[in-house]
Formats: sequence, structure tokens, C-alpha cells
Amino acid sequence: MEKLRIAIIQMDIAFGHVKANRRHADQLIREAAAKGTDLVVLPELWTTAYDLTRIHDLADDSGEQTKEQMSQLASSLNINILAGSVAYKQDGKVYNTTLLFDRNGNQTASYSKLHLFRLMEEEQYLHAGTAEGQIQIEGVPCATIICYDLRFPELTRKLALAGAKILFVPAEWPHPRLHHWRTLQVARAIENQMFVVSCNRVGRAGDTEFFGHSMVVDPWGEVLFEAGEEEGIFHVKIDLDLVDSVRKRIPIFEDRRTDMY
Ligand SMILES: NC(=O)CCC(=O)C(=O)O
Repeated sequence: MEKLRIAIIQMDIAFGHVKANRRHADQLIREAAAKGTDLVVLPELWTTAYDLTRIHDLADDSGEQTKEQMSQLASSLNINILAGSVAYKQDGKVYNTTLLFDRNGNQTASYSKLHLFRLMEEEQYLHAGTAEGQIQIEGVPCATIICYDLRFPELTRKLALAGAKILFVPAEWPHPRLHHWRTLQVARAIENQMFVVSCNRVGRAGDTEFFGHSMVVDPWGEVLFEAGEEEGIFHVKIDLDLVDSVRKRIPIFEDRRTDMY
């Protein structure tokens, strides 16, 4: 596949209202699919938002509800779904976990956020994952990280070295760090010569305002798409051949000095 149609679901998330958020996501995914897309992407913690003091009660046990809902949507709508992330309970521990579903409704991958964000007290309530997020979508090697993971260039480099052509970033990234959000995505795209596709939420939780600005950056660092601060479904088509042509033009992966660093 050379071209991939992606629908970014930049949604608001009701604080702690899992049922309402599931209904809302369901409707948005159906709308996205009706316009034609290969892949739908949701934001971080889209079922609960950062309702961390209640996260043990709200978390999805072994991801069962998410798996049932997303698998049914993916197969009936014939789309891939990168289901943002959800609070995922396993052996009494809660993780911030992304799940990927293919067109047949099979769950093909999962990834739990490696870096917990202390500014939003994640480390007090959540457990960090222990494996990177290498994934395949329609046979294309890709990768996913989650939000704060974007600040750790070594992780994305490792994923690029493993062959990823697209980096997905489900997020709940708030004001006042829009400048960091934009700059880090462009940097990850340029330094790894890969697409970066992000899906950030909008709306408020208390004093925290989430700005959206979901983005698609190409492997040359050009911003192909940047959303505003409103809820919406954004359709972007990317040409995957660009990854190889940029990597040929400036062969940074061949020029790395692995003897030095
Ligand atoms: N949900 C998050 O990980 C937020 C990360 C963030 O806001 C940052 O500045 O980093």
C-alpha cells in the first residue's frame, strides 16, 4: 500500500463518564468510516480522561469492553482502528494502553505508555509499560507512542530503526505547551524521516485546557495538517513512498556513527 487514508478523531472527553465517551466515540468512528478511511485514530484515555482518583474503578478489566466495542466497529465498518488509549486493568494494576484492531476486527497489537507524566500525577495511579509499540497497519511497519513519550527521542529512534514509517501519537496534551507539542512532532519527523500522526483531545478538565492541534507531519518535516481547537474528524491521505525517498536523499540511517554513540 502506497497511500493510507487516516481519520483523526479529535474529540472532547467527558471526565470519568465511560459510557458517554464510548457512545460518543462510536458515533464519531461511524461518521469517519462513512466518509471513507483506512484507519481511524482516537486520543489518549478517551474512555475516562484523567479521572485518576477513580481510575481503578473506571479502568477496563483486561480491556474487554474496549476489545468488544472496537472489534465490532472495525469489522462491521471494514476499517483499522488505533483505539487511542484506555485505562487498562491487568492483575490489579492500571496501565495507559493503546489497542490496535484490523479490518477483520482482530486485535493485532497493544502498547502501554512507557513514560508516566508526573505533572498530571500519572505515576501515582498508573503503571508504566515494559515494551515498545511496534505495530503493522495494512502491512506497513508503524509505531505508536503515547503523549509524554514524545519527549524521549531515544524511544522514537529505536522504533524508526526497527523500520517504522509512521509514528502515531494519541495524546491529552494541554495548554500552555503548544509550542513543545508542535516542535517535538516536527523534530521526531525530521530526525527519523518518518510520518508523525497525532490525535490530541479538546475540551477542559477543571483548570486544564486541552488544545487539540492534532497534526500530520511528513518525513521532510512539513506540516501536512494541523487541526484547530474544536472537536472534529479530520481526514488526511499520506503517501508512504515519501519515507523511502527522503531516506535515500539524506541517508542518515547509513551515516549514523554507531561506533561513537
Ligand atoms: N498526557 C500527557 O502525557 C501529557 C504530556 C504533556 O502535556 C507534556 O507536556 O509532555
